[in-house]
Amino acid sequence: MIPHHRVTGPADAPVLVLSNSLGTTLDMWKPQARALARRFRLVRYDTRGHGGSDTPPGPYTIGDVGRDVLDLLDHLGVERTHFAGLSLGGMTGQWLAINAPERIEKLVLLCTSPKMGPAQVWIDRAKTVREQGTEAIVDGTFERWFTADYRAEHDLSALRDMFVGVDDEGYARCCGIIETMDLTDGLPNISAPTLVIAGAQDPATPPAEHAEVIAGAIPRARLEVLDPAAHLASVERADDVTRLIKEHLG
Ligand SMILES: O=C(O)CC1=CCC(=O)O1
Repeated sequence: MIPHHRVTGPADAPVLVLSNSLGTTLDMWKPQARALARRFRLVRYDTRGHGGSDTPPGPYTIGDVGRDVLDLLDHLGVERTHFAGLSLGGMTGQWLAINAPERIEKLVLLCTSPKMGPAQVWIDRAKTVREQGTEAIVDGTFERWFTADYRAEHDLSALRDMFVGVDDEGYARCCGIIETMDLTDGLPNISAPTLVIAGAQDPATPPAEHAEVIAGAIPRARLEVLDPAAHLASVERADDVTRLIKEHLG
């Protein structure tokens, strides 16, 4: 499936694909987009079930969303790309680097995990969203996405609209990806130079349990922990994330 996407930046620049997190769209990369499109052919896309992409019948696996990226690269005529993804986007990045290493140049994995259990959390969350919509979980989600100080000082209404605007069934089917996913054994096979970025106060993927495991298992990985930052570090620490991505990709 070719996901809905937006391409900006010079046609002859190196390609960088950005992959969104659960409950967001390609617009989550707005804080980075302008600066990165000065140096890269920037490809932002909506993971299936989100934004302008279709919500095909489920269940989905991490391989399904990974193969959507390969379809997109084929569609755009891109043989090899840099890839940065946050949370579910970073899971997609891990799958790609393990299963299609010839397509991935350098990797940036933000606030993500190779295995984000327990499975029951995802089963329960999908059920809640199917029955009551994303509106029912937006407050709890924002407590994981942003530190209390950041929430107190910033207007998050546009991000809230983005979250509640995501297709309920699309969100629920993507919870199913995380429920069954375990990429741990593949991490030592990732050959792409990898930057792992974490938020020190991220309650969804605490660095000690996730980012440190990823950075420890991927041979050419480096870890940066942003403090303060929670799960959506690309928003809370927008300029630092842009800078780190640019430095890593060269
Ligand atoms: O919303 C959360 O719980 C955090 C999260 C998990 C996967 C993802 O993309 O975001």
